[in-house]
Amino acid sequence: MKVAIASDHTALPMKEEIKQLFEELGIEYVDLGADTEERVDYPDYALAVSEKVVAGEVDRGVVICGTGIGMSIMANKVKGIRCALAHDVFSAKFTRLHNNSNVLALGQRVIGHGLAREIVQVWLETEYEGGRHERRVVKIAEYETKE
Ligand SMILES: O=C(CO)[C@H](O)[C@H](O)[C@H](O)COP(=O)(O)O
Repeated sequence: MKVAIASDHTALPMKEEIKQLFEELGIEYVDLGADTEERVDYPDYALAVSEKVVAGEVDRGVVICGTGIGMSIMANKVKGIRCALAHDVFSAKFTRLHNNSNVLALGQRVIGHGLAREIVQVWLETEYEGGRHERRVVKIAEYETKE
């Protein structure tokens, strides 16, 4: 699996922590910034990750800002992205099982690094269940094809 990760200026420490987790798990990743604490705009980074996911250049994306909310709003504007803002392990697991989420949003200012690591690991390791959930995910995709 290959993952794209990005954060805004508020979330560099959590991005580094999650990159360390990727290394430990042997997961290939690409870091799309930000690289410094200079103020940047989270939509640019959410789009960078999301466009790589829909292009098939990576399998999944992780986006981190202060709350995770701005990143998740922007990512979910990209057709084909199902971004889940998850700050607990249960939600991280079930958004993979039921929603087949392909981008995970986290908030540096909301949870600690230890919990963020657990959330990312379960999100990466949980497979989509399909079955009855596919009908619902297809409805989301169908809506995206409307003008
Ligand atoms: O959480 C966020 C968006 O949902 C962002 O990370 C920031 O908290 C927000 O954009 C504030 O940025 P600031 O210019 O550093 O105040």
